[in-house]
Amino acid sequence: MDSLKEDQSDTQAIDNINEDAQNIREKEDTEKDMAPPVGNSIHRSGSRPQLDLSGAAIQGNFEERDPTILLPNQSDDISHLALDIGGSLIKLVYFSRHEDRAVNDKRKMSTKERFGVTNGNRRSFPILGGRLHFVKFETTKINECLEFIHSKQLHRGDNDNAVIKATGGGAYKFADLFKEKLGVVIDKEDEMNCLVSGANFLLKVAIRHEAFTHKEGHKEFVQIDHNDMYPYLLVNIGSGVSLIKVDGDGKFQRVSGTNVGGGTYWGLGKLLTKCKSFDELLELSQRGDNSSVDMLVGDIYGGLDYSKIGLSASTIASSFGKVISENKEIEDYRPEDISLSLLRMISYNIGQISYLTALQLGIKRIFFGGFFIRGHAYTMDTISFAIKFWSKGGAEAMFLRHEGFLGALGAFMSYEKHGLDDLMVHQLVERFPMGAPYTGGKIHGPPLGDLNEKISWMEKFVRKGIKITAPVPMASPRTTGLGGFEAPSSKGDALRCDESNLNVGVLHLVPSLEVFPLLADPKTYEPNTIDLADPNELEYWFTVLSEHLPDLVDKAVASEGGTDDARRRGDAFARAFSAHLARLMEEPAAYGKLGLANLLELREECLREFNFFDAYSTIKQRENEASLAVLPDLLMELDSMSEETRLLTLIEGVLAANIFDWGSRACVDLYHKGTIIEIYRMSRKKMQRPWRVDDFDAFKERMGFGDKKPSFRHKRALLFVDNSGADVVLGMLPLARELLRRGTEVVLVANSLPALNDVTAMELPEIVAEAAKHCDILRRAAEAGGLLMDAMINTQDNPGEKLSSTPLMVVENGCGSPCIDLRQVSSELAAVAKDADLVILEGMGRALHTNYNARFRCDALKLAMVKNQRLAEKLIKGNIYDCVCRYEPAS
Ligand SMILES: Nc1ncnc2c1ncn2[C@@H]1O[C@H](COP(=O)(O)OP(=O)(O)O)[C@@H](O)[C@H]1O
Ligand SMILES: CC(C)(COP(=O)(O)O)[C@@H](O)C(=O)NCCC(=O)O
Ligand SMILES: [Mn+2]
Repeated sequence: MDSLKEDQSDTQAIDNINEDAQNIREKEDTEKDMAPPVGNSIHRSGSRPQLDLSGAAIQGNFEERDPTILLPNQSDDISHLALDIGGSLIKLVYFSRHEDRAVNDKRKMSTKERFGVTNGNRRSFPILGGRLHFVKFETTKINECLEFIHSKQLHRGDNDNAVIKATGGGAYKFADLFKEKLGVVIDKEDEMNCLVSGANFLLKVAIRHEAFTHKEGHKEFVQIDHNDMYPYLLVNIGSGVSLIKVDGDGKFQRVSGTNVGGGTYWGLGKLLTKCKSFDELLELSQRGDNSSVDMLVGDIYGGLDYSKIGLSASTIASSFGKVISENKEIEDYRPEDISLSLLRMISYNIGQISYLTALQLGIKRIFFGGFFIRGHAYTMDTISFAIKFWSKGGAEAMFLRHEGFLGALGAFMSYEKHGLDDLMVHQLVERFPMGAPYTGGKIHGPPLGDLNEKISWMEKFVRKGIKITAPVPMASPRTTGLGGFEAPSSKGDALRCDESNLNVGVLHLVPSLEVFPLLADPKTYEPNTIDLADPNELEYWFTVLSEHLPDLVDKAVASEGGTDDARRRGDAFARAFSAHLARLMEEPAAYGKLGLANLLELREECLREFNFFDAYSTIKQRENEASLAVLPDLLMELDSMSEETRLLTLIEGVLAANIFDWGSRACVDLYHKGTIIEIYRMSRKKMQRPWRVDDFDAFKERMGFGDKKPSFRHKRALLFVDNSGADVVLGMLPLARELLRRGTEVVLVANSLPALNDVTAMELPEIVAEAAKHCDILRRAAEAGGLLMDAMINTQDNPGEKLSSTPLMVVENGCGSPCIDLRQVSSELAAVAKDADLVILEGMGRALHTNYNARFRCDALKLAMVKNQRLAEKLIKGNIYDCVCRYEPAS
C-alpha cells in the first residue's frame, strides 16, 4: 500500500487542493459538531452508509467546469469489484452493501413467525441488499483508478480474497501493476463473453427501462420481450468496434468489427482540433457546421439535388471532401466544423456497417453499446438514421443506458458466489442521488453522499450565481435529406458532466422485494396510470409539484424543530428537487420512462437524501390524536345500524376520510377552514351516491347482501391503508373491524417509510392499540395477530396455544412513496398475500395514480376521493372531491 501512497506526487491526487475547496472544507470543519441526522431504518431506500470525506480533495481549479473530487479515505462495506480495462477507459462496477440493521419493530416477530417468512427457497448467498455503482477513469490515468480502489478499499472483498475479476486488454497489460500496487491478482475474463453477459443481464433485468431508440432527438424506451430477445446484434463502440451476434446466454459469435471507432474520433479529433479532452471535442461538435469541410451533393451538382437517385443537395457526398479543392491550412478551418464532420463520418459509417452485417445475418434487432456513444443525441441519431435509411425502415438501432459498462457488468456477473444472476427486475431499484454532479462537478466515484458536502456545494454555486441544473443530454439535431445531416441545434452550450449523460443511477439491490403474487398478469402490469409523455400533462404536474415545494419545505423544516441546520437542508432539498424537475422537464425520459408515480417517489427520495425522515410527523400525530378521540362515538353509531346500512356507511366513511391528504393543494387550502373533525363531518355529509365510479352494489352483493345472498365471506383481506389521522382511524380501521366481525382475517398494509402524511407500518400498531382500548373486536383481533405487546409475550411463552379470534395484522409494503408499484413489494407482504382473497386499495396514490387499471387474481376494491381537478376530469370525467368505489371480482 505504501507504494501507492508514493505515487500520489505523480498523480497530484491529494495535494492539488485549490482555494475554494479548502474554503468549503474549513466551513465544514466548523460544522462538524452538528447533531448527526436521523437515518432511515427500514430497507429499500434507507440505510445509506456514510461516506468518509476526510481528505476529500478537489483537483484542478474550482472555476473550471469539471473539478474532480477524490474521496481518499472512504471505506464502504464492499463486497465486489469488477473492472473492464479498455484501450481508452477503465470501467468499474462495484457493489456496496447495506448494513442489515436490526429494526425494533413490534410487528416483525409475530408476522414473520405466523407466516414463516424466512429466506425460503432463495439461495443463501450473502446478499443483504446494497448498491451497484458505475464509475470510469481514463486508461492513461490508471494511477487515479488504483488510488480510488485503494481509498475505498474496493479490492478487499468479503473473505479478504485478493482476486478481482477484470476484462479488456488492460486485464493482461496491467495485471502486474495491480499486483504491485494493490496486492491483488487479476482474474481475467474474456472480453466478448463479458460484453454479452452484461448486455443480456441489462436487457433481461431491465432497470426501469434500459433499451431505447433515439430518432430525431426523440428518445423512446423499448419493452424487451425476454422470450423473444434473440438473435440480436450487439455493436460495441469502444476504441474500436466489435459486432457480436448473440443467440442466447453464453451463445454468441463475434461476426465483424471495424477499426474505425471511438478511438479514431478521439485520436483524429485531438490531432486536428488540439482539444484536450473527449468531452471538449464532443462539445465543439455542437457548434459545428460540417458543410465547411464536407463535400455535399450540392457542391458537385452546382447547388442542385441529385434527385434521380434520391440525394438532396445537402446530402454529404464525401466527408472532408471539400478540403481538397480549397487552398487552406488546418488553422483556416474551425475546430467545431472538423469535430462535427468527424463525428458524423464515424457514426454514420458504424451505422452502415452494422446494418450490412445485420442484413447478412438476417437480424432485425441491433443494440449499440460502448462509451463512444456517451448518451450523445447527435451520435445516436446519426447511427439510427443510417440504419433506418439503408434498411428502408426494416431495422432499428437501439441504445442502452449503461452503454459503456457492459463489459464491466459482465465481469461483475462472473463472480459465482454472489448469485447476482438470480436477481429479478423488481429487486433492483434505481435511484438518482443528488450531489456535486448537479453543480457541474465531475466526481470519481458515486455522487457525494455526505450531507454537509452536498449542501456546501449547492450553496457555493448559488453564491457564485452558477445555475444549478440537473444535467441534460445534448440537444436534438435536425436531419435533412437522404442520409444528410445539418449541424445539430444546441440548447445548452456545455456538455454536462459525464455521470448524468450516461443516464445511469445507482442501482439499489433489495433482494427482499418481490412481485405481488395476486397481480393477474405481472408482465403487462403498468403502475403508472398517468404517463407523462404528454407534454401538457408533464407541464401541469411539474407546476403542481413546484408550487407545492415551499409548503413542503416549511413542513420538513418544522418537523425538525425549525433549526438553522434544518432550514439549510430544506433549502438544499428544494434546490435539488427543482433541479431534478428542470432536468426532467427538458428530457422527461432522462431517468427511464416517466410516470407521475415516479415523480412523487423521487420527491420522497430527495427529502430522505437531505435527511428529512418524516416531514409530516407533527401533523400526523395531531390528526391521529384528534381522530382517536372521536372513534368511540363513531363505533357506537355504526353498531346501532343494520349490517347492510353499516356496510354502506363504512365505505362512505373511508371515502370521506380520504380527504385528509397533505399532498393535495386543494385539500391543504381546505384545512385552514376548520378543525379536522369539522372537515371530516362536512366531508361525510357530502357523501352522496351514486359516486362518480360506483360499484358498491356489486361489492355489497359479493359481501352477501344482494338478492341472492350467497353465504360467503372472504378468508383474508389485505387493506392497503393510506393517510394518518381520520383516513386510517375513522375510515379504514372501522372497515377492518367489520371484516373481522364477519370472520375475515385482516392485514393492514402500510408504507415501510414515511411519504407525505401516509401512515407507516411502524406507526400502525400504536394506533391500533389506542383504538383497541375502545373496541373489543379490535382488541381481540390485534391480540390474535400479535399486535398488542402483552398478547405477543403470551404467544411466545406458550407457542402451542392457539388463539381463537380472527387475527388483525400489520405488514409493511416495502416502499416509501405515496404510490405503490406492485412489482416491488416486501417479502412479508408477498407472503401474506398468498392466502388473501380480497385486496382493498385506498387513496389516490395507491388506487388511482397507480393501480387504477391493475387487475388482480382475487376480488379487488379500489376506494379513493379524487382531490385534484385535472385528474378527476381525465380519469373519471368528473370533478374534484368526486369519489371512486371500483369493485372488480377476481379475474
Ligand atoms: N472521457 C473520455 N475519455 C476518453 N474517451 C472517451 C471519454 N468518453 C467517451 N469516450 C469515447 O469512448 C471510447 C472508449 O469507449 P469504451 O467503451 O470505454 O472502449 P474501450 O474499452 O476501448 O476503452 C473512446 O475511444 C472515446 O471515443
Ligand atoms: C400525493 C397524492 C397522490 C396523495 O394522495 P392520497 O394517496 O393520500 O390520497 C395526492 O395528494 C396527489 O395526487 N396530489 C397531487 C397534487 C395536488 O393535487 O395538489
Ligand atoms: Mn396518502
